[in-house]
Amino acid sequence: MTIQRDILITEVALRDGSHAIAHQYTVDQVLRVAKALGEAGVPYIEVSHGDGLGGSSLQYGLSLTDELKLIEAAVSVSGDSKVAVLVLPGIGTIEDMKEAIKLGAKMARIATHVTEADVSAQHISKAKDMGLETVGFLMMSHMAPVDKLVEQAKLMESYGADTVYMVDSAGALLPHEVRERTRALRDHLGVNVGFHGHNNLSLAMANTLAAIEEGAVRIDGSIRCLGAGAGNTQTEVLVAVLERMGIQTGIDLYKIMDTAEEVVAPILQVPQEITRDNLVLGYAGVYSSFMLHAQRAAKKFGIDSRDILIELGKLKVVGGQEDMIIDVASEMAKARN
Ligand SMILES: C[C@H](O)CC(=O)C(=O)O
Ligand SMILES: [Mn+2]
Repeated sequence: MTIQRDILITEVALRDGSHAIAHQYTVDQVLRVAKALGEAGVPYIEVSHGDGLGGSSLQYGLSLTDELKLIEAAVSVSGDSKVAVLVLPGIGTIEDMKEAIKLGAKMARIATHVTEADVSAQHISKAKDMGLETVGFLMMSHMAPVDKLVEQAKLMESYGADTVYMVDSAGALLPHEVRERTRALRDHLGVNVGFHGHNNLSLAMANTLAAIEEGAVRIDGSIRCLGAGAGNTQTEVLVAVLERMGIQTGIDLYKIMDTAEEVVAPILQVPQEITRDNLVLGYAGVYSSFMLHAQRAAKKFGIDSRDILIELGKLKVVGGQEDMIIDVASEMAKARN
């Protein structure tokens, strides 16, 4: 029987959620989550270090478990769901993708800063050549005007991406901005448009619905909001909302709710809420995965983590510049003394 899916959801808790738990996933946790997501009928499950393949490092945070073991575990239990991996050129290599393919990964999402799509050319075309479904993932999309976003998305399309995502990494976009951007992408691209939000300003659901209304057909969610910062659009809530709207995701509502409550909630180190730090991420337009780094720096230098985040926002620091967080905190501490 073919399952009707008007919107294809990619569940990102086993990748984006890695940021929220300091990359401490165990094989056992991944087995339980991926099995339950597969049984609920989630079409795509992303598994990698939070910063994508090869991300485990002092700079980005060391993983407790080798991500290849996590990918293998997820593939072994996820049934008809496809396992996806995230790859940031410069961190994840073509060799890393080959290893993931050997283990059964079926989709690669190639992520760059919103103005740097050109660095994704090789990864996107190789991923396609190797038979992967391929997504271009334009991070920190709030930092580029609409025409720049479209230009960069078209580059990813020209390299062979099947879908291009607008990624609101900071959870900073407002619904009318998501609407305008999605419409422009829809008007100028021949491939699918996707949206990945973060809930730092409590707008992930509103933004997701705006994106869908303007034609996005690929949406990311994190179950129980297990993603960086305040998490992403909450998958089980999204399934319920879309069902109310008559939009089919092919995901079983009761099963996804049970997975959230019984399998994912026990993994959370702290509740995934809009804390004051998460709120500041969205307000200042800072990469959500900087949260734990900023909190550690705040503790080390005895300053308010919000001040560090606001300064990072002013400096327009982007993914890959995690070492700047310590520099900023240390400069602030010096200036104070
Ligand atoms: C590497 C980032 O965590 C990717 C992502 O999920 C985002 O930019 O948001
Ligand atoms: Mn994210």
